[in-house]
Amino acid sequence: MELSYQEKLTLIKLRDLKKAKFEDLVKETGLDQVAVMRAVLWLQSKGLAKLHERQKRIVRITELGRKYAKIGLPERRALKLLVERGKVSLDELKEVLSEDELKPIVGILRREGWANVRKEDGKLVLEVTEKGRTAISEERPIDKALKILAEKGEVEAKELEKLIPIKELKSRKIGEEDTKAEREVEITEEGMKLAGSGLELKEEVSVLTPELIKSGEWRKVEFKRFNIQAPVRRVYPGKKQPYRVFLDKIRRKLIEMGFIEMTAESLIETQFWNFDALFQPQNHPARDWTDTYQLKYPKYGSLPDEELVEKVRASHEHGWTTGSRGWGYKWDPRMAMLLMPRAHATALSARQLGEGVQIPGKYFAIQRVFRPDVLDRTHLIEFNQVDGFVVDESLTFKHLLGILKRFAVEIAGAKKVKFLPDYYPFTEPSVQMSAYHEELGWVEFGGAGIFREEMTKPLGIDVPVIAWGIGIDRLAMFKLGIDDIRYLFSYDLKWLREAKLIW
Ligand SMILES: N[C@@H](Cc1ccccc1)C(=O)O
Repeated sequence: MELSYQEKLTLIKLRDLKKAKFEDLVKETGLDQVAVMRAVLWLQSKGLAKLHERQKRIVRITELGRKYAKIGLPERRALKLLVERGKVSLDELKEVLSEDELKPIVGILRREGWANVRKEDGKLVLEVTEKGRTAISEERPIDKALKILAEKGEVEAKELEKLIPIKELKSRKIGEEDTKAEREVEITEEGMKLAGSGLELKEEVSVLTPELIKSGEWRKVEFKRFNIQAPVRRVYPGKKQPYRVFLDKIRRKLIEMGFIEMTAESLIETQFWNFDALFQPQNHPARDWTDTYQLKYPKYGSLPDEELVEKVRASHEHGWTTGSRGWGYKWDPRMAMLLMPRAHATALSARQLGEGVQIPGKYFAIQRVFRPDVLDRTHLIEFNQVDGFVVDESLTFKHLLGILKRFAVEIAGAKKVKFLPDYYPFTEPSVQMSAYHEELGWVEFGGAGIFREEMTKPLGIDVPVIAWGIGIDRLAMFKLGIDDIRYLFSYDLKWLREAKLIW
């Protein structure tokens, strides 16, 4: 039979002890408790030892008990004073008793028969009795019990019950009762046989160190065996937030498709870039095509260079040189300066076009956007959009539909794509696209169109720009297998640890 070093050592000790309290066995082996318990359980499973367990009642000394053990029980202190002085007043007892101890003392002394109580000049006076005089050198059961308790701290109830009812120790608040498991280990006959046949006790090594290898010592030592099938605790190493993983994956796809990423330093935008540069008229219902938030402080940001602002103003007011009549109103720069949390990622496309682009060129942005809504399992007030555009001399509406289709297939894993006419102030024509997903059915995917000249020309672009915006959070829900959109930002540790992205 194969035994570990610990098992052998425990068995050898048991051979001498036959039967031992677990604590004693621990002491004998010099190992730690856990190691001995493990060894005993193994020995038991091999039929070499038996572990007996029983619950025993114990009494443990209290704080007060410890104090009394040191300075004496109150009645003992009172008796000492009585014997010294023959008779004492209640007031005099205060020399040796606390306020609390004073109250019940007369009752206790009388019950013990150690004192007589009289009234002298309207005051209570205690006088020592014969019994009291002899009691001073005698030990009552409670004194003995207290002594034992103070010595051991914890005593089996059975042992104390021989002296005094436990109830009494409890009511005097010097001891409290509890139960404790008592373990005893006994060697079996088979264990005796094996232990008798001489066990070779060789220390086992559980870690192979460079020293062991260098010295060649590894040849001689015995290695501890590991059970590699034993279940282990799961570890959760740090990792990216699941939704972040999803967004990074989309970013990667787009970069692989040759798109250049547009980024923004801030979530805050001027209305100029969110609306005006996109040819959305001020004070016009089109401005409300989506509700937006406003920044309270600071309220205003700054506009880009004057020349560009002038062109945007001209485009709004009368169409500038685009041939359009514009919106026909007086454009207000103050309104364009108002700050707001970005309401769509298309604001980044406008900024990029204003800064200048490669022609031909492809650009995208993954942007957190904000719109007031009622939170529920499919609506958030902040979510993410993937926006992008392609600029090229020869682009037509057909190219746009082709690119969008490829997108829906590559990014959303859609099988079919559907286009419906739509309206956006900044595109003409405009479409709304839906993608057919096997599990989700038709999913509204986003909007797209060809940017209007009234928008692109003031930004300095003279070639067609096809653009789109995709809401990707519903797709994220699907890929992450969740049915509540709020989970995308959840702190639920279990979800964060276990969420898997199915791509
Ligand atoms: N910005 C639009 C989508 C869009 C982008 C680009 C062109 C057309 C439409 C939205 O948030 O819904």
